[in-house]
Amino acid sequence: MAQGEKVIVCDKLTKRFGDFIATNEITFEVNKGEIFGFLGANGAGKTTAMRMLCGLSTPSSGKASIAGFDVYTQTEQIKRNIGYMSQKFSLYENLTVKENIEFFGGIYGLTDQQIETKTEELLNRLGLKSEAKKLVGSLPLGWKQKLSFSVAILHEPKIVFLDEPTGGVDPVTRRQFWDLIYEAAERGITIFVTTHYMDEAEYCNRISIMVDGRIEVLDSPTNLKRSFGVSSMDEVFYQLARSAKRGD
Ligand SMILES: Nc1ncnc2c1ncn2[C@@H]1O[C@H](COP(=O)(O)OP(=O)(O)OP(=O)(O)O)[C@@H](O)[C@H]1O
Repeated sequence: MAQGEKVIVCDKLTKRFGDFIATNEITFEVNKGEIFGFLGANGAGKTTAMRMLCGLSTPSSGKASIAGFDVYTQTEQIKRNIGYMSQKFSLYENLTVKENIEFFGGIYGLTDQQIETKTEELLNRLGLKSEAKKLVGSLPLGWKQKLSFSVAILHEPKIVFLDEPTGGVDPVTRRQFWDLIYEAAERGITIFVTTHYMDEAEYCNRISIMVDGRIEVLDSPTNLKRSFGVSSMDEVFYQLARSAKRGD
């Protein structure tokens, strides 16, 4: 693939629910292999936007293409080219680690041979070889999150969407999760991540911050801190969120 290729292109993408505009003319592009943070206070419109980008919800107006596919007419192709991990992650607690990997490999249409190779690779990379036969339900939360992310990219999608992937774990565990994200991005997988944690925001190449349905700012964490004249992303976020009308 060409360097500088845009894998997400979004132009005035909008979603209305009746008179209410949940996502209001959002416009941005994300490059191949980029780690893009999608931030905003509660109710800002992130989930609504992400559902449109994943081909799960039809926009009211505007344009978007994901991995070159149109969000109105090519949703099946979009789903085949993305990975998705939600806050609740989709692993089966009553299956073992190995069985979960095999299950998702099957869902994604990998051959038995590919599944075997991937399972071996993944167990080694995660250091979970001795836990392969343990039930996922018995693993600590941080491990479940890492496994869930690894499973979401098992089929080497062009883009992986992560919806608050590290809820409920400490900063050190989050940092370990991010090592996996960096590895995936280096392999050319584009990462689109929502988070409420500002340490995570700092790890992104660029972030956008939504306020009341609109993207208010979009830049690298360093540039945002500089332009707001503050030393942490917390302060940038706070200054923007203060003006929000929606949310808690
Ligand atoms: N199906 C729907 N019908 C009507 N309103 C909706 C619907 N889905 C979302 N909304 C509203 O759209 C706004 C944006 O919601 P959304 O879930 O996208 O926000 P968010 O940024 O993801 O928030 P959070 O961080 O709390 O998940 C909210 O005010 C929500 O109540």
